Amino acid sequence: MEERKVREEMQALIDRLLPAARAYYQESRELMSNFEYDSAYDRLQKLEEESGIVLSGSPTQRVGYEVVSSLPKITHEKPMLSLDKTKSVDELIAWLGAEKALLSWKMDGLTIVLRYRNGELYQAVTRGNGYIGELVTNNVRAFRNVPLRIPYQGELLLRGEALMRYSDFGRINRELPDTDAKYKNPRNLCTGTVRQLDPAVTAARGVYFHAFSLVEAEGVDFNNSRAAQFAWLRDQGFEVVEFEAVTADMLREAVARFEAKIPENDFPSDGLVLLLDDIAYGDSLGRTAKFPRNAIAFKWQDEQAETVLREIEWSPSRTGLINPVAIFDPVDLEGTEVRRASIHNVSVLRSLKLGLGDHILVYKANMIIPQIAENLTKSDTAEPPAHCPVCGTATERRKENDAETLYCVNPDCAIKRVKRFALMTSRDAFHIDGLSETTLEKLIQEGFIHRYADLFHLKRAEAAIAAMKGFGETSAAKLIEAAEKARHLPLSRFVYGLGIPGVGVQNAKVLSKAFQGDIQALLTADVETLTGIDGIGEVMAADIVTFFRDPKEREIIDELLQEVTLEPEASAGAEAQRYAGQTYVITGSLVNFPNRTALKDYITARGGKVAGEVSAKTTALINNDIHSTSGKNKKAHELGIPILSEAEFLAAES
Ligand SMILES: NC(=O)c1ccc[n+]([C@@H]2O[C@H](COP(=O)([O-])OP(=O)(O)OC[C@H]3O[C@@H](n4cnc5c(N)ncnc54)[C@H](O)[C@@H]3O)[C@@H](O)[C@H]2O)c1
Ligand SMILES: [Zn+2]
Repeated sequence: MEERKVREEMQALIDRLLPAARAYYQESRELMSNFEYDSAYDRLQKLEEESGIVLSGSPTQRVGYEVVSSLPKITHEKPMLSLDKTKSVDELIAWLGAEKALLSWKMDGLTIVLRYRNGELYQAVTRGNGYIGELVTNNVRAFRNVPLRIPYQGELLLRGEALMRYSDFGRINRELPDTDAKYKNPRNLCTGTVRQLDPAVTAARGVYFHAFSLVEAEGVDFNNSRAAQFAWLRDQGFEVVEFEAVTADMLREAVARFEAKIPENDFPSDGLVLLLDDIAYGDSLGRTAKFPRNAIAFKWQDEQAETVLREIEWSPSRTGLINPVAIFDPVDLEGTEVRRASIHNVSVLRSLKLGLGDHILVYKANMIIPQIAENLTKSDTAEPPAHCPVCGTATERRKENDAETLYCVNPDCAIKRVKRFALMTSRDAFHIDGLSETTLEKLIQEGFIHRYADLFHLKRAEAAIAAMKGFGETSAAKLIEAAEKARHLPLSRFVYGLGIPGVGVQNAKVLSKAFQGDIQALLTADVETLTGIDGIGEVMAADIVTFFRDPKEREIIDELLQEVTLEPEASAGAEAQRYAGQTYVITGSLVNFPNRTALKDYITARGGKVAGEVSAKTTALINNDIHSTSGKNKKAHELGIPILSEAEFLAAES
């Protein structure tokens, strides 16, 4: 190629890579997929090698990006470099030669360096641009597994990856529904969590630290072995990245063993790292501008498959954001059948020039998340829908962080009312077990539920529900049976389920009693009548009247009354005191209650208490994941406190 052409192509690649790198490192956002980024990067590197020219500002010459947060900046004593990488096991074997090495997960979070002094955690700094990082000591103190005190009293410097687990990521995304536009993956959420200013938020979300490199520990003899360093770090109380000692002859099998574990891993990784065990020899190799020479990263050769794009599904989420998902002819990738991949947003749809019938190449990023690598036929005919697929309102295009996105702006769109649906189906209201917020969201997205009364028309969605993740024919049938049962309920539960501002379980009971179960009398009551009831103040009375006079609410109520029969209130008594004198702790995600607050209300409404931490006074810990290694589970085991799944907890009733 002619030199001018080469320069032009290199400049074009740099112009694409730089904004993406800045967004990725400074703001933890992705403007393009890692696949796209890495392909462009590799192309640039190849052109640089062939031509001997490196243009100023080339991303191949820098590590990360300067940080722009309000956190204090710290200069690293030793630069924190990136890693050279390969996708070929043969290259890995050749690189290792006759040396011994440690093969470990390349963890996909946020790299942090920790300094201990006098046996105490003294300072924690992010990698930043490799030379200057951000001070995050207070947040790191709130990590789940970082020792705050260690036996060793000298100066210790070590590096590791701050990580968020997939299970916690899922839980947090469920509990913070408004963040689905922000947090795309655990790495993203982890970076956001460690770089925000409130350690309480860090503590609540659950961040783990996995050590992968000991930089300095004055006066300790490690016998010139990285493995000995790792063992020593474990003795000091650190969680060290999982690793295997390897030599060239067994490397291929070791890589395969790691690979086989990926589907069960609860933490994100984006490859493996091979680190020479011989410390002195490794150090003697020195470094390039960007990489140390004593280690190399291995990235999975993502298996690709060609298929045909059949449909683009536009699924609105609770924030109103409507994201495109590609549905294609099923292909086998890494041993599983794949038929959908997120297209992320309108900009990505356009850059791929997608259209139905196009031949596309798909792969699983880091062997887990299906992605479109390339569109081979580029018909460029797909258009974002002009109307919300859930409610039919005209959609709106927005420009967010350089990407074009699509929104439903109708505040009454069913998808934005997931929480209200969940309240309505909760145990103190209509009591339809099996409808978590996630399930409701799915049913709304798939068009089975538009209006509240549709909760009683689930029969027509039975096959679809049975096919949903975590369901099956039996659970689907149970759910529909529960919905049928819910047709008979007392006025108090009906009123609570409507979600009138300020009207909780108790107030709903007060209202039902005052109006003797007569819904029509309640609907037409004025403020004066309502304030005349013991326990109903002026503000609540006004809220109730406003609610019942809203024609939209009246329509909802009328539709529901077509489906249900109001019955006399169940007598209080035993039920009201079911959990008297008992204290529960709740952790993890729930199935039968929309969220933990709802379960807490359920217990307290029946005379029990809910505490934040497990103690000797705890009756039981409620956690659906009995194998969880959370602090609460450990504590419960130590104290001999029973751990109950939601189902076991509820089974005590009926
Ligand atoms: N999508 C985008 O727009 C975009 C933009 C920029 C970068 N990227 C991605 O980022 C990658 C480059 O990022 P990078 O330079 O920050 O990191 P890297 O991929 O070069 O990884 C090297 C780092 O991994 C960490 N690490 C994790 N586990 C380790 C272990 N067990 N042992 C040793 N080190 C371990 C260390 O901090 C090390 O410095 C690219 O390959 C690309 O996929 C994507
Ligand atoms: Zn809508």
